[in-house]
Amino acid sequence: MEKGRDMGMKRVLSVASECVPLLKTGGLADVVGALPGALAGQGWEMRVLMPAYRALRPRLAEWPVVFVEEDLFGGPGRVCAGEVEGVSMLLLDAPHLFDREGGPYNTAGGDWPDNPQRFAALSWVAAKIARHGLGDGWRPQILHAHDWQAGFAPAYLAFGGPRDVGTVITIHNIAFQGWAEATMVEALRLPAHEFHPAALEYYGGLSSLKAAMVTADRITTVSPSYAAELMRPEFGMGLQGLIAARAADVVGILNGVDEGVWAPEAEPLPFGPRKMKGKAANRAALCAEFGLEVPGPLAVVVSRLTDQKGMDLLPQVLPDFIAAGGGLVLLGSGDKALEAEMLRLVERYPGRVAVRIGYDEALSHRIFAGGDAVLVPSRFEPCGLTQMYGLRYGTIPVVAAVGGLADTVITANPAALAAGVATGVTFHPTDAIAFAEALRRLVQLHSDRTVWTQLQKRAMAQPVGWGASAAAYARLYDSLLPA
Ligand SMILES: Nc1ncnc2c1ncn2[C@@H]1O[C@H](COP(=O)(O)OP(=O)(O)O[C@H]2O[C@H](CO)[C@@H](O)[C@H](O)[C@H]2O)[C@@H](O)[C@H]1O
Repeated sequence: MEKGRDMGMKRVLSVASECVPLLKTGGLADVVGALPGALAGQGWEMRVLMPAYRALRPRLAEWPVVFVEEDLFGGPGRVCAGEVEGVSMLLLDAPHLFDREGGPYNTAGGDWPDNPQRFAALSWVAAKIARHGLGDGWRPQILHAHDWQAGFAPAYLAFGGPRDVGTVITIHNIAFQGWAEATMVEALRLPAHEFHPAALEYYGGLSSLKAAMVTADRITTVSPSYAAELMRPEFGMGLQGLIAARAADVVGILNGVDEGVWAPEAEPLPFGPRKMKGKAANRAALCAEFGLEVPGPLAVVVSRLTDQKGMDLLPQVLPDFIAAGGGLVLLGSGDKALEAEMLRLVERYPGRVAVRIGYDEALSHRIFAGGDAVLVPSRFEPCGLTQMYGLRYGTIPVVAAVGGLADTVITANPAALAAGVATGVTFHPTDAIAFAEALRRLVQLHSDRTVWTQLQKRAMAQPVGWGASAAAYARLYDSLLPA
Protein backbone atom coordinates (compact mmCIF):
# COMPACT_ATOMS: atom_id res chain seq x y z
CA MET A 1 0.00 0.00 0.00
CA GLU A 2 1.28 3.46 -0.83
CA LYS A 3 2.16 5.49 2.20
CA GLY A 4 0.34 8.78 2.46
CA ARG A 5 -2.64 7.65 0.41
CA ASP A 6 -3.91 5.56 3.32
CA MET A 7 -3.99 8.71 5.45
CA GLY A 8 -5.93 10.53 2.73
CA MET A 9 -2.98 12.80 1.97
CA LYS A 10 -1.97 13.76 -1.54
CA ARG A 11 1.75 13.42 -2.34
CA VAL A 12 4.34 15.86 -3.65
CA LEU A 13 8.09 15.42 -4.11
CA SER A 14 10.08 18.61 -3.55
CA VAL A 15 13.59 18.67 -5.08
CA ALA A 16 16.22 21.20 -4.05
CA SER A 17 19.92 21.61 -3.31
CA GLU A 18 19.43 22.92 0.23
CA CYS A 19 16.87 22.68 3.00
CA VAL A 20 16.65 23.99 6.58
CA PRO A 21 17.61 22.54 9.03
CA LEU A 22 20.11 20.35 7.12
CA LEU A 23 21.95 22.89 4.98
CA LYS A 24 21.42 26.58 4.23
CA THR A 25 23.32 29.10 2.16
CA GLY A 26 20.35 31.41 1.53
CA GLY A 27 16.62 31.96 1.52
CA LEU A 28 16.01 28.95 -0.76
CA ALA A 29 16.73 26.61 2.17
CA ASP A 30 14.29 28.44 4.45
CA VAL A 31 11.48 28.08 1.94
CA VAL A 32 12.18 24.45 1.03
CA GLY A 33 12.31 23.59 4.74
CA ALA A 34 9.11 25.43 5.61
CA LEU A 35 6.89 24.18 2.78
CA PRO A 36 6.35 20.61 4.06
CA GLY A 37 4.92 21.82 7.37
CA ALA A 38 2.84 24.49 5.68
CA LEU A 39 1.43 22.05 3.11
CA ALA A 40 0.61 19.32 5.60
CA GLY A 41 -2.24 21.52 6.80
CA GLN A 42 -3.50 21.65 3.20
CA GLY A 43 -3.75 17.88 2.77
CA TRP A 44 -0.42 17.44 0.96
CA GLU A 45 2.37 15.19 2.19
CA MET A 46 5.66 16.62 0.92
CA ARG A 47 8.97 14.77 0.89
CA VAL A 48 12.15 16.69 0.18
CA LEU A 49 14.92 15.21 -1.97
CA MET A 50 18.37 16.79 -1.64
CA PRO A 51 22.02 15.66 -1.90
CA ALA A 52 23.76 13.97 1.02
CA TYR A 53 26.71 16.36 1.23
CA ARG A 54 29.65 15.22 3.37
CA ALA A 55 28.35 16.75 6.62
CA LEU A 56 25.00 14.99 6.19
CA ARG A 57 26.31 11.48 5.46
CA PRO A 58 26.61 10.35 9.13
CA ARG A 59 22.80 10.53 9.36
CA LEU A 60 22.42 7.88 6.68
CA ALA A 61 23.65 5.00 8.84
CA GLU A 62 20.25 4.62 10.47
CA TRP A 63 18.07 5.51 7.52
CA PRO A 64 16.56 2.84 5.24
CA VAL A 65 17.55 2.78 1.57
CA VAL A 66 14.46 3.44 -0.55
CA PHE A 67 15.97 3.86 -4.02
CA VAL A 68 19.09 2.63 -5.82
CA GLU A 69 20.70 3.68 -9.11
CA GLU A 70 23.77 1.62 -10.08
CA ASP A 71 25.19 4.11 -12.56
CA LEU A 72 24.47 7.67 -11.54
CA PHE A 73 26.70 9.81 -13.73
CA GLY A 74 29.90 7.93 -12.98
CA GLY A 75 29.24 6.07 -9.75
CA PRO A 76 26.55 4.42 -7.66
CA GLY A 77 23.71 6.37 -6.07
CA ARG A 78 21.14 5.53 -3.42
CA VAL A 79 18.42 7.43 -1.60
CA CYS A 80 17.89 7.07 2.15
CA ALA A 81 14.70 8.20 3.87
CA GLY A 82 14.45 9.79 7.30
CA GLU A 83 12.78 12.49 9.28
CA VAL A 84 14.49 15.67 10.50
CA GLU A 85 12.56 18.01 12.79
CA GLY A 86 9.28 16.81 11.35
CA VAL A 87 10.37 17.11 7.70
CA SER A 88 10.34 13.93 5.60
CA MET A 89 13.78 13.91 3.94
CA LEU A 90 15.18 11.85 1.08
CA LEU A 91 18.95 12.17 0.95
CA LEU A 92 20.71 11.27 -2.30
CA ASP A 93 23.93 9.53 -1.37
CA ALA A 94 26.35 9.54 -4.31
CA PRO A 95 29.86 9.89 -2.83
CA HIS A 96 31.56 10.53 -6.18
CA LEU A 97 29.41 13.67 -6.56
CA PHE A 98 28.67 14.96 -3.06
CA ASP A 99 31.11 13.53 -0.51
CA ARG A 100 33.77 16.23 -0.67
CA GLU A 101 35.23 19.04 1.40
CA GLY A 102 33.86 22.51 0.62
CA GLY A 103 30.53 24.19 -0.05
CA PRO A 104 27.52 22.67 -1.83
CA TYR A 105 28.24 24.56 -5.06
CA ASN A 106 31.85 25.59 -4.86
CA THR A 107 35.18 25.26 -3.20
CA ALA A 108 37.79 27.94 -2.51
CA GLY A 109 38.82 27.81 -6.17
CA GLY A 110 35.32 28.48 -7.57
CA ASP A 111 32.33 26.43 -8.73
CA TRP A 112 32.74 22.66 -8.74
CA PRO A 113 33.57 21.89 -12.39
CA ASP A 114 31.18 18.93 -12.40
CA ASN A 115 28.19 20.93 -11.10
CA PRO A 116 26.20 20.11 -14.26
CA GLN A 117 26.56 16.35 -13.59
CA ARG A 118 26.09 16.70 -9.82
CA PHE A 119 22.74 18.42 -10.07
CA ALA A 120 21.68 16.54 -13.20
CA ALA A 121 22.09 13.45 -10.99
CA LEU A 122 19.78 14.93 -8.34
CA SER A 123 17.25 15.73 -11.04
CA TRP A 124 17.59 12.32 -12.71
CA VAL A 125 16.79 10.57 -9.45
CA ALA A 126 13.83 12.89 -8.83
CA ALA A 127 12.37 12.09 -12.24
CA LYS A 128 12.84 8.35 -11.67
CA ILE A 129 11.13 8.53 -8.28
CA ALA A 130 8.26 10.42 -9.92
CA ARG A 131 7.91 7.71 -12.56
CA HIS A 132 8.54 4.55 -10.56
CA GLY A 133 8.16 5.45 -6.88
CA LEU A 134 10.30 4.51 -3.88
CA GLY A 135 11.03 1.12 -2.39
CA ASP A 136 8.51 1.80 0.36
CA GLY A 137 5.72 2.22 -2.20
CA TRP A 138 5.52 6.02 -2.04
CA ARG A 139 5.11 7.76 -5.38
CA PRO A 140 4.36 11.47 -5.80
CA GLN A 141 1.49 12.90 -7.80
CA ILE A 142 3.38 16.19 -8.21
CA LEU A 143 7.08 16.89 -8.74
CA HIS A 144 8.08 20.35 -7.46
CA ALA A 145 11.58 21.45 -8.53
CA HIS A 146 13.37 24.47 -7.05
CA ASP A 147 15.85 26.60 -9.00
CA TRP A 148 18.47 25.49 -11.55
CA GLN A 149 19.84 22.68 -9.40
CA ALA A 150 16.58 20.74 -9.84
CA GLY A 151 15.87 22.14 -13.31
CA PHE A 152 16.47 18.96 -15.30
CA ALA A 153 13.95 17.01 -13.17
CA PRO A 154 10.82 18.14 -15.05
CA ALA A 155 12.80 17.84 -18.31
CA TYR A 156 13.85 14.20 -17.75
CA LEU A 157 10.28 13.36 -16.82
CA ALA A 158 8.86 15.12 -19.88
CA PHE A 159 11.40 13.54 -22.26
CA GLY A 160 10.83 10.08 -20.78
CA GLY A 161 7.43 9.48 -22.39
CA PRO A 162 3.82 9.81 -21.22
CA ARG A 163 3.55 10.72 -17.55
CA ASP A 164 0.89 11.00 -14.89
CA VAL A 165 2.82 13.29 -12.53
CA GLY A 166 2.33 17.08 -12.71
CA THR A 167 5.46 19.26 -12.62
CA VAL A 168 6.25 22.68 -11.17
CA ILE A 169 9.47 24.72 -11.30
CA THR A 170 9.88 27.50 -8.75
CA ILE A 171 12.34 30.29 -9.57
CA HIS A 172 13.88 31.70 -6.40
CA ASN A 173 16.48 33.70 -8.30
CA ILE A 174 16.72 33.84 -12.09
CA ALA A 175 20.31 35.11 -11.89
CA PHE A 176 21.44 31.50 -11.46
CA GLN A 177 20.59 29.52 -14.59
CA GLY A 178 22.58 26.27 -14.46
CA TRP A 179 24.75 26.80 -17.51
CA ALA A 180 26.52 23.88 -19.23
CA GLU A 181 28.41 23.46 -22.50
CA ALA A 182 26.46 22.21 -25.53
CA THR A 183 28.91 19.31 -25.77
CA MET A 184 27.41 17.92 -22.56
CA VAL A 185 23.98 17.05 -23.98
CA GLU A 186 24.74 13.35 -24.15
CA ALA A 187 26.73 13.20 -20.91
CA LEU A 188 23.77 14.76 -19.13
CA ARG A 189 21.47 12.12 -20.64
CA LEU A 190 19.43 14.66 -22.56
CA PRO A 191 17.90 13.82 -25.96
CA ALA A 192 20.02 15.33 -28.76
CA HIS A 193 16.90 16.03 -30.88
CA GLU A 194 15.66 18.43 -28.14
CA PHE A 195 18.75 20.62 -28.55
CA HIS A 196 17.10 23.52 -30.38
CA PRO A 197 16.00 27.03 -29.29
CA ALA A 198 12.40 26.02 -28.51
CA ALA A 199 13.63 23.38 -26.03
CA LEU A 200 17.09 22.86 -24.52
CA GLU A 201 19.38 25.20 -26.47
CA TYR A 202 20.24 28.44 -24.66
CA TYR A 203 22.67 30.91 -26.22
CA GLY A 204 24.59 28.06 -27.77
CA GLY A 205 24.73 26.00 -24.60
CA LEU A 206 22.45 24.42 -22.01
CA SER A 207 20.62 25.91 -19.06
CA SER A 208 18.94 23.59 -16.59
CA LEU A 209 16.64 26.43 -15.52
CA LYS A 210 15.51 27.00 -19.09
CA ALA A 211 15.00 23.24 -19.50
CA ALA A 212 12.60 23.34 -16.56
CA MET A 213 10.85 26.45 -17.79
CA VAL A 214 10.19 24.79 -21.15
CA THR A 215 9.04 21.43 -19.80
CA ALA A 216 7.30 22.03 -16.45
CA ASP A 217 3.51 22.30 -16.38
CA ARG A 218 3.70 25.45 -14.26
CA ILE A 219 6.36 28.05 -13.49
CA THR A 220 6.13 29.76 -10.15
CA THR A 221 8.21 32.44 -8.59
CA VAL A 222 8.22 33.80 -5.09
CA SER A 223 6.22 37.01 -5.45
CA PRO A 224 3.63 38.38 -7.89
CA SER A 225 5.73 41.46 -8.67
CA TYR A 226 8.83 39.39 -9.51
CA ALA A 227 6.66 37.23 -11.80
CA ALA A 228 5.74 40.37 -13.74
CA GLU A 229 9.28 41.79 -13.64
CA LEU A 230 10.71 38.56 -15.09
CA MET A 231 8.99 39.33 -18.38
CA ARG A 232 11.22 42.42 -18.81
CA PRO A 233 14.83 42.30 -20.04
CA GLU A 234 16.19 44.20 -17.03
CA PHE A 235 15.03 41.43 -14.67
CA GLY A 236 14.59 38.35 -16.86
CA MET A 237 18.34 38.01 -17.51
CA GLY A 238 17.90 36.42 -20.91
CA LEU A 239 14.87 34.30 -20.06
CA GLN A 240 12.28 37.13 -20.30
CA GLY A 241 10.98 36.00 -23.70
CA LEU A 242 10.35 32.48 -22.49
CA ILE A 243 8.59 33.67 -19.33
CA ALA A 244 6.43 36.02 -21.35
CA ALA A 245 5.57 33.27 -23.83
CA ARG A 246 4.43 31.06 -20.96
CA ALA A 247 2.69 33.86 -19.04
CA ALA A 248 -0.53 31.83 -18.73
CA ASP A 249 1.37 29.18 -16.75
CA VAL A 250 3.34 31.60 -14.54
CA VAL A 251 2.23 32.18 -10.95
CA GLY A 252 3.78 34.42 -8.28
CA ILE A 253 3.28 33.05 -4.76
CA LEU A 254 4.79 35.04 -1.90
CA ASN A 255 7.07 33.27 0.54
CA GLY A 256 6.08 33.16 4.17
CA VAL A 257 8.29 33.09 7.23
CA ASP A 258 8.30 30.47 9.95
CA GLU A 259 6.33 32.20 12.69
CA GLY A 260 7.51 29.66 15.23
CA VAL A 261 11.16 30.58 14.60
CA TRP A 262 10.63 34.30 14.04
CA ALA A 263 8.60 35.00 17.16
CA PRO A 264 9.34 38.13 19.23
CA GLU A 265 7.50 36.55 22.19
CA ALA A 266 9.96 33.66 22.15
CA GLU A 267 13.18 35.71 22.09
CA PRO A 268 15.40 35.70 25.23
CA LEU A 269 14.18 39.26 25.87
CA PRO A 270 10.56 38.77 24.80
CA PHE A 271 8.35 41.47 23.38
CA GLY A 272 5.17 41.97 21.36
CA PRO A 273 2.81 44.64 20.06
CA ARG A 274 1.49 45.25 23.57
CA LYS A 275 4.89 44.81 25.23
CA MET A 276 7.18 47.21 23.45
CA LYS A 277 9.33 47.83 26.54
CA GLY A 278 10.85 44.47 25.68
CA LYS A 279 11.80 45.82 22.26
CA ALA A 280 13.64 48.71 23.94
CA ALA A 281 15.50 46.21 26.11
CA ASN A 282 16.61 44.34 22.99
CA ARG A 283 17.82 47.59 21.43
CA ALA A 284 19.81 48.46 24.54
CA ALA A 285 21.32 44.97 24.63
CA LEU A 286 22.32 45.14 20.97
CA CYS A 287 23.94 48.56 21.42
CA ALA A 288 25.79 47.28 24.48
CA GLU A 289 26.97 44.16 22.61
CA PHE A 290 28.55 46.30 19.89
CA GLY A 291 29.50 49.36 21.95
CA LEU A 292 27.12 51.67 20.10
CA GLU A 293 25.39 54.85 21.16
CA VAL A 294 22.74 55.89 18.63
CA PRO A 295 20.39 58.80 19.32
CA GLY A 296 18.30 58.34 16.15
CA PRO A 297 17.09 55.21 14.36
CA LEU A 298 19.27 52.11 14.66
CA ALA A 299 19.29 50.52 11.20
CA VAL A 300 20.19 46.85 10.71
CA VAL A 301 21.20 44.67 7.77
CA VAL A 302 21.42 40.87 7.63
CA SER A 303 22.35 39.85 4.14
CA ARG A 304 24.53 38.17 1.61
CA LEU A 305 26.93 40.90 0.48
CA THR A 306 26.39 40.88 -3.26
CA ASP A 307 25.54 43.23 -6.06
CA GLN A 308 21.92 41.97 -5.97
CA LYS A 309 21.46 43.28 -2.45
CA GLY A 310 22.63 46.84 -3.23
CA MET A 311 25.10 46.90 -0.34
CA ASP A 312 27.54 49.05 -2.33
CA LEU A 313 25.10 51.94 -1.83
CA LEU A 314 25.56 51.95 1.95
CA PRO A 315 28.84 53.92 2.00
CA GLN A 316 27.19 56.57 -0.15
CA VAL A 317 24.09 57.11 1.98
CA LEU A 318 25.54 56.53 5.43
CA PRO A 319 27.28 59.89 6.04
CA ASP A 320 24.00 61.88 6.00
CA PHE A 321 22.16 59.19 7.97
CA ILE A 322 24.84 59.16 10.68
CA ALA A 323 24.86 62.98 10.77
CA ALA A 324 21.09 62.84 11.34
CA GLY A 325 21.60 60.64 14.39
CA GLY A 326 21.35 57.18 12.82
CA GLY A 327 23.45 54.07 13.41
CA LEU A 328 23.99 50.70 11.75
CA VAL A 329 24.55 47.07 12.72
CA LEU A 330 25.40 44.86 9.75
CA LEU A 331 25.81 41.09 9.63
CA GLY A 332 26.77 39.51 6.34
CA SER A 333 29.29 37.82 4.12
CA GLY A 334 29.97 37.40 0.43
CA ASP A 335 31.86 39.60 -2.00
CA LYS A 336 35.34 40.19 -0.52
CA ALA A 337 35.61 43.80 -1.74
CA LEU A 338 32.21 44.60 -0.19
CA GLU A 339 33.22 42.94 3.07
CA ALA A 340 36.31 45.18 3.23
CA GLU A 341 34.24 48.24 2.38
CA MET A 342 31.79 47.48 5.18
CA LEU A 343 34.63 47.08 7.69
CA ARG A 344 36.00 50.48 6.67
CA LEU A 345 32.68 52.02 7.76
CA VAL A 346 33.34 50.87 11.31
CA GLU A 347 36.63 52.77 11.39
CA ARG A 348 34.94 55.82 9.93
CA TYR A 349 32.01 55.86 12.38
CA PRO A 350 33.15 54.37 15.69
CA GLY A 351 30.32 54.01 18.17
CA ARG A 352 27.76 54.35 15.38
CA VAL A 353 28.46 51.49 13.01
CA ALA A 354 29.14 47.83 13.82
CA VAL A 355 29.87 45.16 11.23
CA ARG A 356 30.18 41.42 11.70
CA ILE A 357 31.45 39.45 8.71
CA GLY A 358 30.20 35.86 8.86
CA TYR A 359 27.07 33.80 9.13
CA ASP A 360 25.36 33.71 12.54
CA GLU A 361 21.73 32.69 12.98
CA ALA A 362 21.51 33.55 16.71
CA LEU A 363 23.04 36.98 16.20
CA SER A 364 20.62 37.63 13.34
CA HIS A 365 17.75 37.19 15.83
CA ARG A 366 19.31 39.66 18.28
CA ILE A 367 19.80 42.11 15.42
CA PHE A 368 16.18 41.97 14.24
CA ALA A 369 14.95 42.18 17.82
CA GLY A 370 17.15 45.17 18.67
CA GLY A 371 16.98 47.22 15.47
CA ASP A 372 14.59 50.09 14.73
CA ALA A 373 14.66 49.60 10.97
CA VAL A 374 15.92 46.95 8.54
CA LEU A 375 17.48 48.13 5.27
CA VAL A 376 16.97 46.12 2.07
CA PRO A 377 18.19 48.22 -0.89
CA SER A 378 18.09 45.34 -3.41
CA ARG A 379 18.48 45.88 -7.16
CA PHE A 380 16.17 42.90 -7.62
CA GLU A 381 14.54 40.76 -4.98
CA PRO A 382 12.42 37.73 -5.92
CA CYS A 383 10.76 37.81 -2.50
CA GLY A 384 13.11 38.63 0.34
CA LEU A 385 12.70 37.27 3.84
CA THR A 386 14.46 39.81 6.04
CA GLN A 387 11.89 42.57 5.44
CA MET A 388 9.29 40.11 6.73
CA TYR A 389 11.35 39.33 9.84
CA GLY A 390 11.47 43.13 10.25
CA LEU A 391 7.67 43.38 10.05
CA ARG A 392 7.27 40.61 12.66
CA TYR A 393 9.72 42.33 15.01
CA GLY A 394 8.46 45.90 14.62
CA THR A 395 11.78 46.68 12.91
CA ILE A 396 10.54 48.98 10.17
CA PRO A 397 11.56 47.87 6.66
CA VAL A 398 13.21 50.46 4.41
CA VAL A 399 13.24 48.69 1.06
CA ALA A 400 13.72 49.16 -2.65
CA ALA A 401 10.32 48.87 -4.35
CA VAL A 402 11.18 45.76 -6.39
CA GLY A 403 9.86 42.19 -6.47
CA GLY A 404 8.64 40.79 -3.19
CA LEU A 405 9.81 43.87 -1.31
CA ALA A 406 7.20 45.92 -3.19
CA ASP A 407 4.58 43.24 -2.45
CA THR A 408 5.12 43.11 1.31
CA VAL A 409 5.81 46.67 2.49
CA ILE A 410 3.28 49.54 2.42
CA THR A 411 5.17 52.81 2.28
CA ALA A 412 4.46 55.51 4.85
CA ASN A 413 3.19 58.17 2.49
CA PRO A 414 0.64 60.64 3.89
CA ALA A 415 -2.34 58.70 2.50
CA ALA A 416 -1.19 55.39 3.93
CA LEU A 417 -0.40 56.99 7.29
CA ALA A 418 -3.82 58.66 7.37
CA ALA A 419 -5.48 55.34 6.55
CA GLY A 420 -3.39 53.60 9.22
CA VAL A 421 -2.01 50.99 6.84
CA ALA A 422 1.65 52.00 6.46
CA THR A 423 4.27 49.44 7.51
CA GLY A 424 7.58 50.82 6.21
CA VAL A 425 9.36 52.98 3.65
CA THR A 426 9.87 52.02 0.00
CA PHE A 427 12.01 53.77 -2.58
CA HIS A 428 12.58 53.66 -6.31
CA PRO A 429 14.81 53.36 -8.25
CA THR A 430 17.58 51.50 -6.42
CA ASP A 431 20.17 54.25 -6.33
CA ALA A 432 21.88 56.40 -3.72
CA ILE A 433 19.59 59.40 -4.27
CA ALA A 434 16.35 57.50 -3.64
CA PHE A 435 17.89 55.46 -0.81
CA ALA A 436 19.17 58.60 0.95
CA GLU A 437 15.74 60.19 0.67
CA ALA A 438 14.16 57.07 2.19
CA LEU A 439 16.56 57.31 5.12
CA ARG A 440 15.65 60.98 5.63
CA ARG A 441 12.01 59.87 5.71
CA LEU A 442 12.92 57.19 8.24
CA VAL A 443 14.59 59.72 10.54
CA GLN A 444 11.54 61.95 10.29
CA LEU A 445 9.07 59.12 11.06
CA HIS A 446 11.23 57.91 13.93
CA SER A 447 11.27 61.36 15.53
CA ASP A 448 7.47 61.42 15.89
CA ARG A 449 6.66 59.00 18.67
CA THR A 450 2.96 58.65 17.83
CA VAL A 451 3.57 57.99 14.16
CA TRP A 452 6.44 55.59 14.89
CA THR A 453 4.40 53.54 17.37
CA GLN A 454 1.54 53.31 14.90
CA LEU A 455 3.95 52.15 12.19
CA GLN A 456 5.42 49.47 14.44
CA LYS A 457 1.99 48.18 15.49
CA ARG A 458 0.79 47.96 11.88
CA ALA A 459 3.98 46.21 10.84
CA MET A 460 3.67 43.64 13.61
CA ALA A 461 0.02 43.01 12.77
CA GLN A 462 0.73 42.19 9.12
CA PRO A 463 0.40 38.47 8.37
CA VAL A 464 3.72 37.11 7.10
CA GLY A 465 3.20 33.41 7.87
CA TRP A 466 2.70 30.62 5.36
CA GLY A 467 -1.12 30.36 5.58
CA ALA A 468 -2.21 32.09 2.37
CA SER A 469 0.81 30.93 0.36
CA ALA A 470 0.48 27.28 1.37
CA ALA A 471 -3.14 27.39 0.23
CA ALA A 472 -2.00 28.88 -3.10
CA TYR A 473 0.54 26.06 -3.63
CA ALA A 474 -2.11 23.48 -2.72
CA ARG A 475 -4.51 24.96 -5.28
CA LEU A 476 -1.74 24.89 -7.89
CA TYR A 477 -0.96 21.21 -7.20
CA ASP A 478 -4.67 20.35 -7.22
CA SER A 479 -5.04 21.97 -10.64
CA LEU A 480 -2.42 19.55 -12.00
CA LEU A 481 -4.02 16.35 -10.73
CA PRO A 482 -5.67 14.18 -13.36
CA ALA A 483 -9.39 14.95 -13.49
N1 LIG B 1 25.27 36.51 7.59
C1 LIG B 1 24.11 35.96 7.89
N2 LIG B 1 23.88 35.42 9.10
C2 LIG B 1 22.69 34.86 9.40
N3 LIG B 1 21.67 34.77 8.53
C3 LIG B 1 21.84 35.28 7.31
C4 LIG B 1 23.05 35.91 6.91
N4 LIG B 1 22.93 36.33 5.63
C5 LIG B 1 21.69 35.99 5.23
N5 LIG B 1 21.04 35.36 6.24
C6 LIG B 1 19.68 34.79 6.19
O1 LIG B 1 19.54 34.12 4.93
C7 LIG B 1 18.22 34.34 4.43
C8 LIG B 1 18.31 35.15 3.15
O2 LIG B 1 17.08 35.13 2.52
P1 LIG B 1 16.65 36.21 1.43
O3 LIG B 1 15.27 35.88 1.04
O4 LIG B 1 16.86 37.56 1.98
O5 LIG B 1 17.69 36.10 0.25
P2 LIG B 1 18.40 35.10 -0.77
O6 LIG B 1 18.86 36.06 -1.78
O7 LIG B 1 19.37 34.24 -0.08
O8 LIG B 1 17.27 34.15 -1.36
C9 LIG B 1 16.64 33.96 -2.65
O9 LIG B 1 15.57 33.04 -2.39
C10 LIG B 1 14.66 33.51 -1.41
C11 LIG B 1 13.65 32.38 -1.17
O10 LIG B 1 12.73 32.26 -2.20
C12 LIG B 1 13.99 34.80 -1.84
O11 LIG B 1 13.22 35.30 -0.76
C13 LIG B 1 15.04 35.83 -2.24
O12 LIG B 1 14.41 36.99 -2.77
C14 LIG B 1 16.02 35.23 -3.23
O13 LIG B 1 17.03 36.16 -3.61
C15 LIG B 1 17.46 35.04 5.53
O14 LIG B 1 16.88 34.07 6.36
C16 LIG B 1 18.57 35.81 6.27
O15 LIG B 1 18.24 36.12 7.59
